[in-house]
Amino acid sequence: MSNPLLSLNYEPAIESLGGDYFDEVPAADFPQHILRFRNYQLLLKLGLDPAQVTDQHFIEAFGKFHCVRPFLALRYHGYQFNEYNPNLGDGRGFLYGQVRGTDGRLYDFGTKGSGRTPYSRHADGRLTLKGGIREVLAAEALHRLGVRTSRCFSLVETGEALWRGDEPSPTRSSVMVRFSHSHIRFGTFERLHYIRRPDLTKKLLDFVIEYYYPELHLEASNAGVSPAEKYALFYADLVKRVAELVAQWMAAGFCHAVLNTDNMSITGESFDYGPFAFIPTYKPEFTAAYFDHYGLYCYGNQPLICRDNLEKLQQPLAAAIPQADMDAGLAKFGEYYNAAYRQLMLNRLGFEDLPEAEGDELLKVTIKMLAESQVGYHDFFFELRRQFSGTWRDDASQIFAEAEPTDLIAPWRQFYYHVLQSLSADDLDKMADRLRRHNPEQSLLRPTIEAVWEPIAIEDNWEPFYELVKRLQDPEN
Ligand SMILES: Nc1ncnc2c1ncn2[C@@H]1O[C@H](COP(=O)(O)OP(=O)(O)OP(=O)(O)O)[C@@H](O)[C@H]1O
Ligand SMILES: [Mg+2]
Repeated sequence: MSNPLLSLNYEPAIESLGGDYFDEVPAADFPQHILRFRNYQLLLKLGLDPAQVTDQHFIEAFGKFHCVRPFLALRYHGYQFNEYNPNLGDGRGFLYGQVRGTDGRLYDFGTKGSGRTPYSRHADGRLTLKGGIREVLAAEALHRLGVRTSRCFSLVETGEALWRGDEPSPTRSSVMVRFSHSHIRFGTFERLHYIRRPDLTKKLLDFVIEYYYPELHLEASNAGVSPAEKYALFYADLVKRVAELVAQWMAAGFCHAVLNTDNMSITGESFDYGPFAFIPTYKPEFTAAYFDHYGLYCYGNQPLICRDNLEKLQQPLAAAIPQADMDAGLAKFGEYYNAAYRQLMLNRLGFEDLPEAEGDELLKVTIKMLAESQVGYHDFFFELRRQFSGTWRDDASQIFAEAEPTDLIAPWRQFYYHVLQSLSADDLDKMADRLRRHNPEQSLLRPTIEAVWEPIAIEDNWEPFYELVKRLQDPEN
């Protein structure tokens, strides 16, 4: 039986741009190939029947790297902790191929841990098994929380011993395949500016708009929009997408940890989950990466940092877009961010919408209560879902009746009660459903990840990991 993963319709999209944007590279030969994770939901998204795709098919395509197209290590630079780094690029990965989902969108299979490339510098081109597991889990948790994110398609353990400063070593190795709506980064454009190639910038912009901003592409080709206008509209749309993405992280309580411009996608999708963490409690200064000594990429800084990264991107895009247009585009960041964050937080609190002043006040008292009480961020929203009852509208003392009647919860309780007064019985029913959709039961705090890693590390027991993935993926969870 032929391998359905190799028989997909691979489109040479980036390949067709020519060799200025990538280097063709080989995949590493691994001593072992054990399939540890395959993403059932993504097979469906590709129109594949999971029953027809065997583990051996996965290993052939995404462990042994039987290929359909050449493997492309993409070239990029980036600002890392505000320092410009021209020595980047896919140093442990490549673009395996590009395929359409059943939604008509173009997706990349991008590898991580597949061997050395011209951009590996002194490093080994590998991914630790624990690193692979963490990225699988982060993406599935974020997806369930409604964050626009890349996801992992497969994870294969590869039987090598790796040495890492941040894991007890030797540690086990893996290779991951990521399913992403483009691996083109802000840093991809930064490199083109650095090598002074405005022609390549425009060519790549046309490509990005055609494949990842199809509505804009269509509008521009039909309505005779000038190229400069088209590029300006693209930047304005990107600002909106990034503002919405960071609002999604903030509402989810997610700290990405390494918001360098090489980790920012030009499609506004979230990816690269290294030292990330979900916040245990609401604390803006919470910092996830041990090497982020000054808390630059702390939880509360994320909106500012993303805005700043969009501003940094103006330098390369100035090859195609008038500065005034980019300024006008970026000026809307705050408005987009606030609107998206407000909407997502109201959803987590059970509401579709509220009158402006009331909604703003509810958000304010909620954040104040979360910050001052230091109650678990995840726990608060899950308990709201679990304990919510229509009787809350009739009797304020029923609201979180089990909670200690502390000074901290009392003002929140009073205001929540006040908001419930304007709702009908039907509204209250809908609230219960909304709370379920927006506040999953399963969280992904660090101890949860450690609790599934430990049995793997100690006795190669993968059951707790599979159970956790199942719960994270369950829309009813
Ligand atoms: N073990 C390694 N071997 C070779 N290159 C590496 C290794 N680890 C990181 N790099 C390179 O260092 C840079 C920054 O790494 P970072 O961790 O942000 O990216 P990554 O996680 O490898 O890839 P991605 O951004 O696609 O998730 C990238 O150019 C990456 O390829
Ligand atoms: Mg990266």
